[in-house]
Amino acid sequence: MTTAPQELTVTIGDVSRTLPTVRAGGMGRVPLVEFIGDSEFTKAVAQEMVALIPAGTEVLLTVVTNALPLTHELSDRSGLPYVCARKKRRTYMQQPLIQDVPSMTLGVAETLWLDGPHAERLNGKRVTIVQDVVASGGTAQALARLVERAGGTVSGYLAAFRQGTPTLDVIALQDLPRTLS
Ligand SMILES: O=P(O)(O)OC[C@H]1O[C@H](OP(=O)(O)OP(=O)(O)O)[C@H](O)[C@@H]1O
Ligand SMILES: Nc1ncnc2[nH]cnc12
Repeated sequence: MTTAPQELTVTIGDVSRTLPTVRAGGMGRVPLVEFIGDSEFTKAVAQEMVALIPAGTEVLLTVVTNALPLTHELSDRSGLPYVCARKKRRTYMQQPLIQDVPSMTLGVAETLWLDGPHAERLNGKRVTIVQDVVASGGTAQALARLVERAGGTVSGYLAAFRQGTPTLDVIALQDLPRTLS
């Protein structure tokens, strides 16, 4: 009898991390990617991802929380500006675009909020969607809809990790198993 692995170590550049595992719904144990609080790992991943940004990209688009520090580092290294959608309405938002995310692998149904002035920065631009992990692809699809509604076009989907087999054509540094057991 073989025993399913309970943890997973990933190496990006010269930085390795053993990913903690979490139980998500009825899916068994899922390797959890965390950039929040880990600048060394975030920078190593961003350094490798710069070369994968689709040619012609003019703006990066991401969403809080975990993908934000990664996209910041990617912007810093590529020189491309970035825009970030929120998961909560803020009182200072002006005519935000509001987009539901139907379902997410580790979370519950959510709504994305893109402030009006930030949406304007996507208008007429070729936009690459940047995420930490793409699993079901639900978040990526919601972000793509925001790009279209803002008057931009999607150049591609770029993620540090692709988990399982999302239906979208995602450029990723590494693949993660859907579950560990
Ligand atoms: O492809 P999907 O199934 O949509 O899953 C991917 C999303 O899940 C994670 O968000 P999470 O719920 O962990 O939120 P957080 O980044 O705010 O912690 C991750 O940051 C992606 O945005
Ligand atoms: N493995 C993972 N780590 C972090 N967020 C995720 N969302 C979906 N899968 C995830």
